[in-house]
Amino acid sequence: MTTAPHSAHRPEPLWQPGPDRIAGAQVTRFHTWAAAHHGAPAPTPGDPAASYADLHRWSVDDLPAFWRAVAAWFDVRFATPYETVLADRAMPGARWFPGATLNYAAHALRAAEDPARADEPALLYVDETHEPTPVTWRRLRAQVGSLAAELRRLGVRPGDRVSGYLPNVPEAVVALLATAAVGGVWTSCAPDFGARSVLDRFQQIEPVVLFTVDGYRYGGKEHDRRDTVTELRAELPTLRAVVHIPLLGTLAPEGALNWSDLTGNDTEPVYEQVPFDHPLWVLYSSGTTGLPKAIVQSQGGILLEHLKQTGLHCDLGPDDRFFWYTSTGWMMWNFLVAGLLVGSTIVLYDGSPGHPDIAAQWRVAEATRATVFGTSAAYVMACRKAGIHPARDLDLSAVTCVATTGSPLPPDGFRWLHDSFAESGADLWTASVSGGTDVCSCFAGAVPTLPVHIGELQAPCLGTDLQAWDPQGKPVIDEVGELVVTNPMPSMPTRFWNDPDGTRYHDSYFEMYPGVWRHGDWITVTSRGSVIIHGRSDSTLNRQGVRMGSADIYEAVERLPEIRESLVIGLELPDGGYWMPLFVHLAPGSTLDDALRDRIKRTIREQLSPRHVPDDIIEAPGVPHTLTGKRIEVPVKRLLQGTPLDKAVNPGSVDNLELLHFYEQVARDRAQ
Ligand SMILES: CC(=O)CC(=O)O
Repeated sequence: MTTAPHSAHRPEPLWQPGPDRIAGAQVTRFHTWAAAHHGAPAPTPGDPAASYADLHRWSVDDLPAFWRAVAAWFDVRFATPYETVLADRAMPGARWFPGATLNYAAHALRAAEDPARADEPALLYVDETHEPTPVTWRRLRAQVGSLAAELRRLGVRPGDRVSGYLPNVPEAVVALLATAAVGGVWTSCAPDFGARSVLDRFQQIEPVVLFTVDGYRYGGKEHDRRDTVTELRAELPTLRAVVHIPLLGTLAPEGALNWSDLTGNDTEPVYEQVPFDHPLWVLYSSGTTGLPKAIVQSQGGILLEHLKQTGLHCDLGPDDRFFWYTSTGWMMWNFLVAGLLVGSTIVLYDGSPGHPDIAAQWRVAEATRATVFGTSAAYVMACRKAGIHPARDLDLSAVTCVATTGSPLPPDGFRWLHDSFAESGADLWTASVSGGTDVCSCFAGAVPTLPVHIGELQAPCLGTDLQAWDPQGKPVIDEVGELVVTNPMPSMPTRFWNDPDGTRYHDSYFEMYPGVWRHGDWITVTSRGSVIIHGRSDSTLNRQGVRMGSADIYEAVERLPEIRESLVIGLELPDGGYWMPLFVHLAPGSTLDDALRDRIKRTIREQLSPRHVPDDIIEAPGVPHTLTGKRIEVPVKRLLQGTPLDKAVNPGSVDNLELLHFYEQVARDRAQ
């Protein structure tokens, strides 16, 4: 195991919340209240770090008390009460809130019941051409009510699957909430997914309704998807209805219903009261081989977990505008919708992150007066590389927090965000967060009362017993270990859809440490209580027995202006040797000559260690990603090991399949 590059001493934080922010944070008020009413330890006056550590300890030691307190604090409306909080804490198989019935959509639309808020925006919709368009709480509720009634009329019953092939537009939010209102099971793919990728997902769950656009606009161009929709309709025989949303202004194809006909009635929503563990949606995590995992999460589990995340961790409330750059094909879209649960306005941006230029996302934040802006770490690093000054050149005075995910935010990203806001006098909270589709949430990340240290997530989230374990299952501190969660979270999958005996679910998380969730990331939990993510452990680099995360190498190498992106692979060779090539995708105009090779090696040697220096540096035409933008390491490793392409990777899970032929060729050349 490598030791984390951070020791137990107390380094200067990059950022420290001021006393007003700490006092005003919802988690502070929750803590005081939970101590008075639910047995939480009293906060330590003047010591937010000790207070949070105590609250966190209590939240994982007494899960029933913590989750009971969360349900009460956020006034969860149980139509029938629960018998107990946690009837069985086995993983997998935990049983949460048996006896309870509720409805997720009813909670998402609560703010609409407040006459003072009904005409405020629930959604702010932005695309590449238009100014923000508001959808008020009143209108959102009416559309959901109308569509839910139409879904029932179409025969949609609790448990039926309803699918969306939709960009990040208000219609997608309406369709999700209407589906949840009738107890249906929502699922979505973004329209940049090709037919095969969508079918790999939707065919598994056999939807009865498909909401679809005719196309979308991205990067200044119109992308017509009508042929793909025709293919989807032909290949999804379980569909009873197709609903056409004319984003490009075309007429509904034969046999499809018009969106406007289904959403025009001002109907009071009727919420099906479903059991706590009733499925809310199916998300997909691209399996590296085979079909994507179809992950089922429950209405009650997501409701509680997302109330906790948005309210206590992101500190969102009715005065906030919550923007996360995402598509409907990534769980961060579902997370964004959770802003509605705490009465925040959510910002939906349907467009390219880089059109007409790299500042596009910042301009959306400016135009919508976003208070919390979430994006990918990769976008932050691209902005840094481009040398832009968003806080200086735009009015981002409403933004109090920039959050990142997708991959670990490198230290330079923390500094750049902080400094570029500080130069315009702003006090920015930079929150790097990490979790996954598998729980549709974060294991560690934002805590509004704690300092931010460069390169670190502030702390494990409440109710999440996050630990780093060594291969023997012993917790380690200040050392790299496997990310494990030793107790159940309500948003963990209730099952995988296509997995009748639960084998695939079990094997995905519980094989290495029986009964304990092993996520597949390398992390360090520091003795100061913060968390460092080092990258995926299933693509671990292991040099002479020393394990290293690939993220550390990317961070160092991609600081060099000549490197656009990189991919490092560790390969166990049949002769017992080890080969660690680094593939580099060069910036335009750069050449991989000996001087650059030397600089890459020197950078890695000096910033990481001599052990991290790759055996070979190879120029590549690009780095392949999953459809949600994560570098594909394991399939490339398989290709380099000689596995044929069709067995090494599920083609529907890759953004640019062509690139894999390059890596296949490298494998062939080496075999000669
Ligand atoms: C919260 C996350 O972990 C999101 C992601 O990276 O997929």
